[in-house]
Amino acid sequence: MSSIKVECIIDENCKIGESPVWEEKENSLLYVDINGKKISRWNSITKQVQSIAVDAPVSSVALRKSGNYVITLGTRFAALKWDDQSVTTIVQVDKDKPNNRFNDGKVDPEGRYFAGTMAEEIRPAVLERQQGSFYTLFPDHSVVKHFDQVDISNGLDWSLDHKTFFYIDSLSYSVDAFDYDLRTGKISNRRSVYKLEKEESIPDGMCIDTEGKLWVACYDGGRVIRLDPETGKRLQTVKLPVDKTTSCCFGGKDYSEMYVTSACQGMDDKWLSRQPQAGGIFKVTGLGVKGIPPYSYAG
Ligand SMILES: O=C(O)[C@H](O)[C@@H](O)[C@H](O)[C@H](O)CO
Ligand SMILES: [Zn+2]
Repeated sequence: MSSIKVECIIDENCKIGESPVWEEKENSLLYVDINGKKISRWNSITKQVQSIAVDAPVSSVALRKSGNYVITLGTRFAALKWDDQSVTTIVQVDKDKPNNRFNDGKVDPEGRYFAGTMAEEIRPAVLERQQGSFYTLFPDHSVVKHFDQVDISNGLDWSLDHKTFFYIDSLSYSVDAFDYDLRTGKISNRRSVYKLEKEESIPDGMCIDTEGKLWVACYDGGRVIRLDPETGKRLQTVKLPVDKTTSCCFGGKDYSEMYVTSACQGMDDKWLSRQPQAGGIFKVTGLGVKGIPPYSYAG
């Protein structure tokens, strides 16, 4: 039996830490603070964090094949150059919905950037319902809308054979699966593979491991859970010392470590004094399972 260790590696109070992504070439973890409006990069060797401030909520970051990064910023897909901190809009969505912003996003195995939108929250999980949509940015910079009526577009990933796409709309309290056509990027045949239990609270970010099992961060649940999407069973629960766990990814040597982001927005002083690491970034080791490298945007 491996012994699981959880440590806070970046002791900062992100308002909403999100979108952890391992960048092997830099030995670094990328992440965003959505309402803190910044993208950060933690170097695992020097332990230094570099951050870039932006002018709108930034909800996800992804690698780009040509180097540098792509981000979802407000309702825009944008390109980010680290060295000169320049941000260039690629395309805007939801132009008729000024109160919307993007939320979680990730790149598929063919280099397409998937991300969904939501209405701005009044407070955590309180917002105008069904305002969001789910989109793909293709490498040629065209955008396709897959569906609308989304409450809080959130975690996403693809099965190891690339035939299934997993997706979370947080307020459905469900982890869903779609058939995935890798050739076209189309999704179809939506169904639920896991319904969260009450104490697991709200499903947020998600990633897959090399055994094809899903890891889901539970917002207000203070945990990540490991699910078998074939059987619909929960296999494991890993608790963290903060309630607002938002997302997870694998990284580090051979992708054997898990990185978990968290939030502190919406916590009062009493709650914060009990959980001073709220908003920090955590590393989980000893899980005995590995992840897969992130894909890079091909455009
Ligand atoms: O982390 C995210 O994905 C959202 O941007 C957050 O706002 C939470 O998911 C939400 O508050 C949970 O309900
Ligand atoms: Zn999220």
